[in-house]
Amino acid sequence: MPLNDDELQTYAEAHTSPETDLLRRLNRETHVQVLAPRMLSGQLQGRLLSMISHMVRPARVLELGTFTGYSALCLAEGLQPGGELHTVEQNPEQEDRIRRYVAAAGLTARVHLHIGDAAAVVTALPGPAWDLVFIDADKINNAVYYELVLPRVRPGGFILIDNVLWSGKVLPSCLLKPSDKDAHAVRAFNDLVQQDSRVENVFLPLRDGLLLVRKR
Ligand SMILES: C[S@@+](CC[C@H](N)C(=O)[O-])C[C@H]1O[C@@H](n2cnc3c(N)ncnc32)[C@H](O)[C@@H]1O
Repeated sequence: MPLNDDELQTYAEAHTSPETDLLRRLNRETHVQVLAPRMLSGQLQGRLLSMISHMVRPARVLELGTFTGYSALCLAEGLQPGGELHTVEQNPEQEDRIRRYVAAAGLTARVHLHIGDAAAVVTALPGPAWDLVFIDADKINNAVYYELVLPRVRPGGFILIDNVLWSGKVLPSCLLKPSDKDAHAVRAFNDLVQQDSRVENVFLPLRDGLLLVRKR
């Protein structure tokens, strides 16, 4: 019997822990009030980010691309006592909403929001190595962020990269127009990681594709 993608997604969500009330509220508010709400990770990927964070028990998490703060709150769930998460968003229109939800989660002292360009902020951020990094900003710069961040990830630490399927456009059967620069960049980035002897990687075809990378 052929699998129906929508039915599969619904079944997976129905057998995954529900969002907290706060995350459900943020998810709903984002869908009602914000442009392009499908950028938000959502229940299934959000619970996976939380699960990974609980497995890693990070002291230092970095996120590039906060949007409305949904994935930041999920990644913060597994922080060690005293641990902190830094998240970077270039769109100042999101600042108030992010800060409001971080406060509602009781995380103001541990989640640090930086409004600015991801590459500039990461370059300027001091501090010890990252345990866990989530790259989810402008996809055309995935390789730039990866190369900036990898030297500052601790050996054995993790980088997660979102949207590596790019709606299936990375697949060899998909003929890309030369003008589809994002799709070409995501394809090239996936190939770069696959050939990178500094890391181990697993490509999860979950949602729009999540690439898990472990620094050797
Ligand atoms: C896919 S959304 C992030 C979704 C969020 N991580 C989540 O899962 O709910 C990408 C975000 O990256 C931000 N962004 C794009 N380019 C950026 C840059 N150069 N520096 C920082 N943020 C950027 C966008 O404004 C957008 O809010």
